[in-house]
Amino acid sequence: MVGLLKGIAASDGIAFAKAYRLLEPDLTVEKRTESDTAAEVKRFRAALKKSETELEVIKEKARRDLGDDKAAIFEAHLLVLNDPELTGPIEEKIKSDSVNVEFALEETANMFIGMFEAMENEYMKERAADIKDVTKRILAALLGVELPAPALIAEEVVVVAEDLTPSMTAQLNREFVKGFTTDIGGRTSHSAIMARSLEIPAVVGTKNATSDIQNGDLIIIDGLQGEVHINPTEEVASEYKKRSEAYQQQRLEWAKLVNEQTVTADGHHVELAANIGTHEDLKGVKANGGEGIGLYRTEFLYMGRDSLPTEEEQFTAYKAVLEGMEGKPVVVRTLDIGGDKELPYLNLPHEMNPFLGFRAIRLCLEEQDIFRTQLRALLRASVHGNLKIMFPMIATVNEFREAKAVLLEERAKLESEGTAVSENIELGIMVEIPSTAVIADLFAKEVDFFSIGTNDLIQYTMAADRMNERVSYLYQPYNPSILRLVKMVIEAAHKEGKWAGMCGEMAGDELAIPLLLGLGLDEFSMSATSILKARAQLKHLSKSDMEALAAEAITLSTAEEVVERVQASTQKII
Ligand SMILES: C=C(OP(=O)(O)O)C(=O)O
Ligand SMILES: [Mg+2]
Repeated sequence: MVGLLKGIAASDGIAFAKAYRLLEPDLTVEKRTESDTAAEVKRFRAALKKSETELEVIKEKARRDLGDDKAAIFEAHLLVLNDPELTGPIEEKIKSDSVNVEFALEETANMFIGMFEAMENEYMKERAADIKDVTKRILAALLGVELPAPALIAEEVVVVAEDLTPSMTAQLNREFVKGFTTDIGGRTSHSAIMARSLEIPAVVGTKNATSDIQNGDLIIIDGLQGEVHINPTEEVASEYKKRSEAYQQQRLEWAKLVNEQTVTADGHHVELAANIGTHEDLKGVKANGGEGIGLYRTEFLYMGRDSLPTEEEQFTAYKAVLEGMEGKPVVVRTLDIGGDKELPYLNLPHEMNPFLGFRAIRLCLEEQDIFRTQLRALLRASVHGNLKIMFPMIATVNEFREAKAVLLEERAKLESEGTAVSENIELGIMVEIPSTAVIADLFAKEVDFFSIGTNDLIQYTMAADRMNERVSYLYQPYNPSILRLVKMVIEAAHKEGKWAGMCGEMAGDELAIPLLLGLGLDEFSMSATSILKARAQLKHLSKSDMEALAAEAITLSTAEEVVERVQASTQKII
């Protein structure tokens, strides 16, 4: 079909390629009585063989493209697949109960998964996750359906999915994946954030991408306007060729600012930092002239694997970032798992409201082994650069005090062991829960800095799930309520001589930047790919004019009025 889908512009740029549907197939199993059990056992063995061949291919590809540690997952899957302790009981069940192989497989696997998950042993919990994955693969082979294998994509495509989990996004090969579009999700869902750091144009929340787009359709992703064209006409395609060239031209202009400081028209300096997920993102930070790292989301170190990273692995990653930034500030956020960032191997119980649940600092204060390992790795790495540590999802002053006490204990232990730790590590918090913004004046007496996490602050203030496109109209960074909270936080910091940054996506938003400058924000941390555009914009803004604009904006009644006011007094960037 020829068509146009409208969604949320999630990552700048324009992409042209064939569609690749990345969908989880239906693996529902029915119970059947089978008299020819020998035939069922034969089907089972054939499915095992097919799965083994697939896993070997994926493992090799992962080893080549992603490294040995990522390939280790598939090695573990192969071990499970060939484990007679699993396959034996399945064949037994087929014969003794005269049932179909799919049913015997699912029942037996569920029994083992339940047993391993109940054990208080990390290793066994990981095995449960492996069995789940392997069972899916064998079932797909039995039911004759394909499992998506994003790591195996080897031609230029636009990925079409219902949603992309952050771990699936991490597997996308940038060489071939030219863009993506999803049915659900918002601009601040983590797959959208990762698309920006991978510089892959993306449109999310189109509602109908998977129903309207077939494999092989020619797709244009317009990540600037939030449009997806399906099998476009010649005219539309040639119009987009022009727009894409103009956009590339614009980027070349911005690139000239790569080594410049960020100074406003009236001579005020602000810091433009980058948000990163792994040390591999540093290339992008350098190429885009980042003045520091304002948010290192360490949870990605814990993803795409089936066990926790060791202290040594973490130390190596943190050291690489600190050294790579050559003394520029690096704000590392401690583990913020939960919400849409899941870690299957922790086997946390399913929650009704994961964004309001057991996540981030709440989990770290409870599962202190995980937290202490990370803090030790950070403290050891601190001597290799300019480290600042930040705790996520702080809701109360006591949580901050408790987390700080754990950090100080680990510091004391390391020092008594003779390990060097930097004397100048600033300690700050994310302000992403309204309770914390409201008493920012009290927090400011105890922390060294704030970084405002508007992705969550907006969802919690407006009670609008950041992932849900049906309530995305409530996701309003320019709402005066949000602007007032931001103002309170910045003023509270300044009153105590502390600095305030922002690492939510709002910090890189063209319409928000004038207001944030006017509200006095010191550091703007954003996807690296937004930095040069923001620098170009800030060069033309005067801080004193923006102060007047912000003072007026917080008195307006609606987000729409604020947007109108900003548009009337500033120039559009693209
Ligand atoms: C930066 C933030 O954290 P994350 O997007 O990782 O939740 C935020 O909430 O604004
Ligand atoms: Mg957050």
